[in-house]
Amino acid sequence: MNDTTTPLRLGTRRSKLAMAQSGQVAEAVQQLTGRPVELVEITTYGDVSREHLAQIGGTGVFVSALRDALLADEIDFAVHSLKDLPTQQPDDLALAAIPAREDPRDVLVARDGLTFEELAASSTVARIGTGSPRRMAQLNAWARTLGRRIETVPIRGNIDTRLGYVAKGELDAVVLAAAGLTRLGRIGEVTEFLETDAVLPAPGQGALAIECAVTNAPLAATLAELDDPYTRAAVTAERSLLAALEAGCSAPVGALADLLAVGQVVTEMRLRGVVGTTDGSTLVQLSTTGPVPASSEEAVALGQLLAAEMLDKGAAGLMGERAL
Ligand SMILES: NCc1[nH]cc(CCC(=O)O)c1CC(=O)O
Repeated sequence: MNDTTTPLRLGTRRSKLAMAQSGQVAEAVQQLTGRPVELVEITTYGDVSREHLAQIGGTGVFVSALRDALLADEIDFAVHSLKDLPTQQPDDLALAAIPAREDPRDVLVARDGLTFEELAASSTVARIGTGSPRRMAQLNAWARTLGRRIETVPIRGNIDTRLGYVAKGELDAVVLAAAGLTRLGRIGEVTEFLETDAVLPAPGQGALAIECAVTNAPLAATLAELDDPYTRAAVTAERSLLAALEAGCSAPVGALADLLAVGQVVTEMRLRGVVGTTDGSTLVQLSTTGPVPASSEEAVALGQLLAAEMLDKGAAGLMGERAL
């Protein structure tokens, strides 16, 4: 497998977003190794199920088929949206690389170029499409601070489908991840980038994970060259918070770690987290800062520290509900 002509097999879901993400990573791996990279399409349960994600258990439905293919040696590596990965990493699979993350924010795509505050102020109750309890909780809380009410409408489907609800006039707006729109070349349709003071993204949002079997040490070492240590530290802290809150990917938990700098010099990492009820009536939102983690253990510790403070403030009681 160390020759330069045998293609590396990159397993990917068939969705446009997955194909775009995999295509970009394939390009980078090809540059890095000089070896051709071949895309192998894998269908996952999350792609075929019509049920709402929260009903089929949320965590990891998109990734298990890719992981099965890795372990069966049908593919050499796989690319996931990091936010779709369960927080518990299987022993037999390596997160070989976490490349530099895209814009982690959520965005609004609304009719008539409107912003969230403009929509919330409209004379009829704005209908905003999102099935994510995290987005519902924070959008409803934001509307409450304006003394307004919005209606969140559960939707799923791929990004094209979601944007279609606005284009066809069935919803006033949808909320999506900026990263997905950027990767699909549709970031120009955004009508507002939601500031993280108002809406914290999902842990790991905007980052990709490149995974291979731990037994394939040479490939893992090669892929590691695509790793961005700051992104890895940030998403490790965010996912550690999620894990310590014992919440899954369909739980109303937002988290974002970022670097604080004085001039050009990075001084600390800040981790912010939020948990809330989907109606937005109660949010627990806290922040902590510490030295930039120098190891995975330190990043995990930062997440655990914030989780403990959030649990102390009653976070556990807000995570019981499951979204629709
Ligand atoms: N839950 C589906 C999903 N998984 C990753 C992304 C976007 C890309 C990313 O966050 O890395 C999306 C779509 C969305 O939330 O708008």
